Amino acid sequence: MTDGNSNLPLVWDLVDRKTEVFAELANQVWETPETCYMETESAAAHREMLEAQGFRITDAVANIPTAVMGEAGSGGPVIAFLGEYDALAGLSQKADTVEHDPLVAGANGHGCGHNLLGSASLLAATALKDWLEKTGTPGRVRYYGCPAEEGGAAKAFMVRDGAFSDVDIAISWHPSNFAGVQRETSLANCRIDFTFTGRAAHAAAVPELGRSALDAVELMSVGVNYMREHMPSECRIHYAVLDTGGISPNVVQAHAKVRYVVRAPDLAGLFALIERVKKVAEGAALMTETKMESVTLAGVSNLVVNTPLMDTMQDIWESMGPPAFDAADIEFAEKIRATLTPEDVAASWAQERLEQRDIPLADFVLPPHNEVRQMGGSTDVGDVSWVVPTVQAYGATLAIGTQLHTWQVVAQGKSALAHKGMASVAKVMAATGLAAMTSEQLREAAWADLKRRHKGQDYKSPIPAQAEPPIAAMSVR
Ligand SMILES: Nc1ccc(C(=O)N[C@@H](CCC(=O)O)C(=O)O)cc1
Repeated sequence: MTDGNSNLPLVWDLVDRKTEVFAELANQVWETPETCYMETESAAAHREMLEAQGFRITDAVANIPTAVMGEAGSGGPVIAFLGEYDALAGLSQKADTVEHDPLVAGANGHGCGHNLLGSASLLAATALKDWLEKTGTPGRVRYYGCPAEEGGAAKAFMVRDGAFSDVDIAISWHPSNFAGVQRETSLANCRIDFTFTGRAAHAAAVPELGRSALDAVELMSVGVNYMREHMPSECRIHYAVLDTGGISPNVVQAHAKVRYVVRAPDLAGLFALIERVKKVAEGAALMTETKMESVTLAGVSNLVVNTPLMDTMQDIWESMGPPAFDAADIEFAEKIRATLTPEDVAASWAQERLEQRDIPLADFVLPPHNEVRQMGGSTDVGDVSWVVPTVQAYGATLAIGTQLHTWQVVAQGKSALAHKGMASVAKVMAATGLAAMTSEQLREAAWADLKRRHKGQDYKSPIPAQAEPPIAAMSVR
């Protein structure tokens, strides 16, 4: 299956040679945590690295200022590595610490490990590029620096713009507790802003003249919360109030805005659920005599997994083994584990249907399984996976039990254990890319698998045709 087998030590050595510089890149991005479409410095750091490594640059992919693409090589198949570098709001935390201690109170932090994600993908792309050059093999390697994975759906906009239209195979990964192949599908979702407009009035003198937009937001969430009982259990709905209408209780709130994320296992289920949420919003407007406007900002599709690519990546992981953590890594991971609850730790093992063991760091590669499981989250890699056969690894960069979007992820983001996990997953991705580059049979099998999983359905973007990347909307604080 892995035709490039004899080449594996060579491409792994090419990763080893550059691991240090890419660990520095990951640290640099950790130090400038930027959220959704605001990743100016992080994208610039990736662009600089692409240039330094000799890639040809395309700036502002799909007209997104913080999306950057680098290509190297000529002719042959196109193998794409997908990277991310966006952070999360409110998760600032000092590095290598074992208690909650923000670096800057209230500031952003890399709570999903995307500082490592982008860097390892770019390292894998660089190693495969170096291998092409060394061996004089025709083929093109691309690195897509993709912003705004956390809710901005940048890859869905990039897909809509045709950025992946000539790609043969796409490869990515995500930081995790374990080392292995991602075999789960993810939830499709849409982000929708509901704006209510009422009428201001003196809340004591003439309350009967006021119509409260804030009431509408509250009634909408009451309605949605009742609806939860009557929706498929895999679906998710959550919301954040962006505008409460002001700080004066004695002024009837004339404007209010709430952002909803609606999720479902597939697009058909998603759109059906969205219609119901919109009816609840209309009902809230009717009850409060306010006006309601809804705008869909972004959306992502469910992931389509790919059996031939997952099998290839599994073989590579098994021939390589888990990252070689040392005593110091284990000691730090033990201290992180002491900050977690027993439920945190149990959840990580249960997610992988594994019997819990008393180890702080993964010392094995996740075994393969054939059922398609549902993961709780979403990712815009989903949209790429509908149009290009896509495979993703899990890299062991976190103490077992660490849950994403927590300070513990940020605390481990610059650690030696994270850098070891990142280097090992870069090797797996580079080797998977090499296998795809050198085996037409694998590429054909991967495309056949994608067509089979489509079941005759063509890809339909979850983003409304007229929507632009929600750069301004996402900078709302
Ligand atoms: N392998 C993973 C990929 C994505 C995520 C994740 O947390 N994604 C965000 C993305 C949100 C979005 O795409 O709208 C989420 O689900 O809230 C978690 C693990």
